[in-house]
Amino acid sequence: MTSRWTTAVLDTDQPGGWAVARSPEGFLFDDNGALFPREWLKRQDLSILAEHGIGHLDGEPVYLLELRSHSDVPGCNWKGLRAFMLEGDHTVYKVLGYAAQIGTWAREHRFCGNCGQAMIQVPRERAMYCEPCDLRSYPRISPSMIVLVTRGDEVLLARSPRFVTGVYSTLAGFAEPGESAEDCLIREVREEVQIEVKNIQYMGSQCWPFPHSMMLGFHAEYAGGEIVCQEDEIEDAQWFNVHELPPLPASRSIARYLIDVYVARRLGHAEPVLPG
Ligand SMILES: NC(=O)C1=CN([C@@H]2O[C@H](COP(=O)(O)OP(=O)(O)OC[C@H]3O[C@@H](n4cnc5c(N)ncnc54)[C@H](O)[C@@H]3O)[C@@H](O)[C@H]2O)C=CC1
Ligand SMILES: [Mg+2]
Ligand SMILES: [Zn+2]
Repeated sequence: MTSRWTTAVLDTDQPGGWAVARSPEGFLFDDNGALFPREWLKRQDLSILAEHGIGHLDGEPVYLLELRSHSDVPGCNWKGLRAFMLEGDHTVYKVLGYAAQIGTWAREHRFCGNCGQAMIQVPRERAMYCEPCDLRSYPRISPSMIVLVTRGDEVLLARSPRFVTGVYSTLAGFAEPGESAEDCLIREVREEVQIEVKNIQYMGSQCWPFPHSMMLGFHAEYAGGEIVCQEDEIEDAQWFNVHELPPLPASRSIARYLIDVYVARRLGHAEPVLPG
């Protein structure tokens, strides 16, 4: 099956195509969704910071208008990326997730981190460039480990104070310089719940554009310790039986996938597929 959406670096001097508009309030949308005819969108009263050609959707070029601030466009509203993930068409969410990462990165790399001068967008390459330093900055991706710790029919799930009331999820955390994926996973589980793990098994990965994580998902077995929650980060953590699970994270997240796969295996059900 060919993908409906492919990323590309497009020349912004070419006319036509679709465009999405992103402001600090989220993406612009109307009854037809978040993709607008580009020429129409550029005629609206928008405060454009930068334009990026980001790829092809069903063969049509797609551009991002990154805005300084939101403005009123008749018949339209603004909505955050998370809402598109939860409600929208998965392909459109992927377009917007990519647009958000490119917009954030380009906005935060307008000046050289080495000499402080203005950087320029490199034609035909996804990079910002400082000529005096001959320095290129590429989009940033932050590797994060996410793990379901298991003990037979039980799984270890935790709550962060930021979660929706009642929801429990898998443990996660960012890799630090010097760490392997496994080192990071072991450290994060120790820091967050003081549990030791063994038999770490890689399960799959997911781009998580909030704002630029690359989630690497694992299962790991309990090897020892009693749950002690990390102050401020973990509000509660418990062993839950696969027959009595609490409210879980959104179905498109890799957190949910890691839980659903394990439960399916224990119960002998068909395994779910990780959304791309
Ligand atoms: N797709 C999914 O199913 C899930 C994704 N996640 C994501 O995993 C990531 C890590 O999860 P949490 O530990 O809960 O996140 P977090 O936001 O609580 O991060 C913990 C701490 O790490 C530090 N930090 C923030 N950004 C960093 C970076 N780029 N590199 C290194 N350190 C950084 C900060 O001190 C922050 O307080 C987050 O992006 C979160 O959104 C978390 C759970 C489920
Ligand atoms: Mg964490
Ligand atoms: Zn420089």
